[in-house]
Formats: sequence, C-alpha cells, structure tokens
Amino acid sequence: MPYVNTKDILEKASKEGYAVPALNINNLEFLHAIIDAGIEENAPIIIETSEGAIKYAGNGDIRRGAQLFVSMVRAFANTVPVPVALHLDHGKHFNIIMEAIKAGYSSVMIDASEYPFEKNLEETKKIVEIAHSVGVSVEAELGRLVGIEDNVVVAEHEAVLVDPNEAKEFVENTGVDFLAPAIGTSHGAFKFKGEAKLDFDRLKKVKELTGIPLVLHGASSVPEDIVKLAESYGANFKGAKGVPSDILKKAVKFGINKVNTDTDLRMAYVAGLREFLTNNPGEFDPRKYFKTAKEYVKEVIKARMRLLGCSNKA
Ligand SMILES: O=C(CO)COP(=O)(O)O
Ligand SMILES: O=C[C@H](O)COP(=O)(O)O
Ligand SMILES: [Zn+2]
Ligand SMILES: [Zn+2]
Repeated sequence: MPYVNTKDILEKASKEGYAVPALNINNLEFLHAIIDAGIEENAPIIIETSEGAIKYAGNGDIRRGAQLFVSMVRAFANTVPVPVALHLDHGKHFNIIMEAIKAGYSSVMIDASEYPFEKNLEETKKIVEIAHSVGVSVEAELGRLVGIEDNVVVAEHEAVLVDPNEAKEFVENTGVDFLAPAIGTSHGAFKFKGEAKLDFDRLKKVKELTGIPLVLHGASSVPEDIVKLAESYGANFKGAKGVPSDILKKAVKFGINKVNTDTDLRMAYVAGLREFLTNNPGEFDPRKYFKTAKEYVKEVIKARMRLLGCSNKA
C-alpha cells in the first residue's frame, strides 16, 4: 500500500471510533518491529520521529536525518500491504519542521504549547499554511503535559490542562488537522505518583467542540511484565508507572485517535536486549543480539493495536 497522509488514517479512525498508535523510532530495528506488527495485525501504521531522533539519525545533520527517515519508511511503505505514514513529533524549531516537510514527511507537529495561547495559535497557523500548501497535515498541542496528582488543587489543573473553549477557537482559527489536548498525561516511564487518572470531562468537551481527530501524548502503559523482565536482567525502573489499559480504552471512547507511544517500545527493547546478552555472553553479531529485542517491541505494539481497536482497519 502507498505511503499515506496521516490525516487519512486519523480521519477514518475518528469517524469509526478507534485509535492508532503513533510509534517513535530512532533507528532501523524499531522500524522493522513496527512494520511487522502492522502487517500481522493488518493495522494502519503511524511512525514518528522526534527532532532529537532526526538529529541522531543524521549524525548531527538535520536534512540528512529527515531524508534518511523518509527513504527508510517509504522503502517499506511501498512494499507492504498496510498504509504507512511518517510524522514529525514535537516540532519546536521552524527549520526542523521545514526540513521534515521538504524531505517528504506525511505530517508534522508544531508544538508551541509552552507559549501563551495567542502565540501558540499564531505559530501553529503559520505552519498550517505552509504545510497545507504542499499536502502535509499538521498536529498542534494545547495545555501542558503534566500528570494530575491527587494533592494538587483544581485551580492548578486549570492552569495546565487544555481549556475546551480555547481548543474550539484554536482549531477554527488555525485549520490544524489534529490536536493534542493536555488532559493529565506526561512523557516517560514515571507518569503518576498515586493513582493514574485523566480528565475525561475535558476530553469529551474538546471532542464535541472541535470534532477533529485528537492525540494523546505520554500514552505509554509501561507494562508491568516488561518492567519485571528488564529488572530480572539487571535494570532498575523503580517507581515506573504508565497509563493503564482501561484508562486508554476510555480515552479512545471519548475521542482520542492517535496514541503516542515511545517509552513502551524502549522498555521492551531494553528488556529483550538485556535478556539476550545475559543468556548469550559469547554473541557479538548485532543482527542476532537485536533479535529478541525486536520481537518484544513487536509484541508490545500488536497488543496496543488490539487494545486501541485498529487491528484489521488497514
Ligand atoms: O508522547 C510521546 C511522544 O510524543 C511518547 O509518550 P511516552 O513517553 O508515554 O511513550
Ligand atoms: O515525546 C517525546 C518522545 O518520547 C521522543 O523523545 P526524544 O526527544 O528523547 O526522542
Ligand atoms: Zn509539548
Ligand atoms: Zn509527546
């Protein structure tokens, strides 16, 4: 199937009420695992790279990194039976967003969420105009990504979580294709100190008022079996906690269609790598010592595709 616009994948998901994981990569091995998972689940695939990933892949050169990712992803997209999109995650620098668009990314995120509302809106609008003129879709973010802690008063939530009325105004004025509303998640492996919770009322309102596909950042579940496995081979992930599966399912029910996932893949990979290296101390062929790691990443992705409802939606 062809390399597609992320918008096509997400509008179908929004209409039919399921979500697609957006999976971060930094190298070829994670791409293999994602492609294999998508084929086995017959699911649409969204691959994303951060600005840091582009720098890393290009060994310091942004243009080279962006081009490398586009050619890698396109080479697979052209020869697999499921749609594949490539997205720039958390674009914060104008030059990197432009390089991604020029290189041929399917979509870009402009993350100006650290600025006041008006500046976020202006920055986003500027990127939307450029990206849309060449058929690239755009994601933006409203609110700040922080966990909702039990001991934080409501007024403080108000300050960081998305304001649904602002979301409506933002979407109408920018023409953005999908929106990431902050509803209580955060990036990384340590999301909640107490019980995990998200602000579903806010999410419901944002969906009602905007009607566009919504994105959940910081959505990794940090599966306990993966954490335990990695720890049994020497890792230390004390206090790691993600978004539980039932909460993710609820988020999908209330309007989330793109579920950003990086940490879970990293955790699965390192667990597999540690296991293999411990059990095969004489091995030094990377094609062999990456194998178990890739296998675990693939399984984590397949489970997520099933949970989010995008299996057989290719
Ligand atoms: O939001 C993310 C990428 O944009 C990734 O979130 P996690 O750290 O929960 O995997
Ligand atoms: O949202 C952040 C992603 O997990 C990517 O993180 P990174 O900047 O370490 O590549
Ligand atoms: Zn952000
Ligand atoms: Zn994110």
